Amino acid sequence: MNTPIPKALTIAGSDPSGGAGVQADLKTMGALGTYGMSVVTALTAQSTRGVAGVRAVPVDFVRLQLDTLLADITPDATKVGMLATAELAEAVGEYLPDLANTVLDPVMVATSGDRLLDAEAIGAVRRLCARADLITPNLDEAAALLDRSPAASTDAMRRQAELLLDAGARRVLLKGGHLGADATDVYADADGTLLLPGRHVDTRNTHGTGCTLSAAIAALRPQRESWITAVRDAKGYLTGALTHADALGVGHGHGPVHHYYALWPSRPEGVGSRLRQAGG
Ligand SMILES: Nc1ncnc2c1ncn2[C@@H]1O[C@H](COP(=O)(O)OP(=O)(O)OP(=O)(O)O)[C@@H](O)[C@H]1O
Ligand SMILES: Cc1ncc(CO)c(N)n1
Repeated sequence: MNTPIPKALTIAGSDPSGGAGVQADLKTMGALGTYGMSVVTALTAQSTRGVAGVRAVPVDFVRLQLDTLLADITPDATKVGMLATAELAEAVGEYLPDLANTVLDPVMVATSGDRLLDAEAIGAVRRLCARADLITPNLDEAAALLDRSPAASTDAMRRQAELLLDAGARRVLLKGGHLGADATDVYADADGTLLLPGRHVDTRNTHGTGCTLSAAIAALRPQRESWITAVRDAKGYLTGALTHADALGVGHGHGPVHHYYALWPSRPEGVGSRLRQAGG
């Protein structure tokens, strides 16, 4: 019998430029061998240069998307990204206890500095943190969740990760992409904290790194024996995607990472010719 392909769901916002949000999540899930599914919480008008507008999807329609999908398909893992409003955060929170392997990326602000979550929705996202299996805040998001100033060292990151556990989170990946130039993250769970050093990639094409990382963790968790191995391998995938981001060269601002770097040969035409051969 064939081994079933893991099914991963993203509950997140749309990024028309394809580098962040639902689009990044589905690319990541496909690149990492999972069948990707999506429930859209918000539309953004966005490019690699910034966000021109945001429209939240009506809460009852997000519920209808979830109810319709989940009545048919049970995801092996779920990633939650942009939630836009307190009402959406509360509604999505009701579904989390019944979902397996949940990763919450508490998205608040885009790389460009534009807000993706209403300021008054932070309390609702804080409550959501206790319902997810893993949360993946960046430095600013951790600070907002804790109502403190952002960590400015890896020691301070360790302390804030522990404070997030004290506040009810089950597991924390505190991302240090905005701290200096070493891309070190901190992982924390009931067994302690762990530094995850990363190779820093010198590129301005970092649009969607956070989305890609949380989607990669969700995609890999059903394929790995623990959260920590899923997190490590997801970070490795992201580093590869960042390394090839300049070769992709999409857009005029902060471009996307190369989600398919390991699948495509050096030029995408190669894929086309292989498909032509396969089709006879
Ligand atoms: N230039 C870089 N080189 C290597 N890794 C990086 C780089 N920038 C970010 N990372 C890594 O990318 C992941 C996302 O980190 P970051 O702190 O940028 O999250 P984020 O702010 O949520 O992302 P986004 O910019 O998509 O909102 C982390 O694992 C971080 O270490
Ligand atoms: C839709 C969406 N979600 C998340 C982010 C954060 O990178 C973004 N820029 N856009």
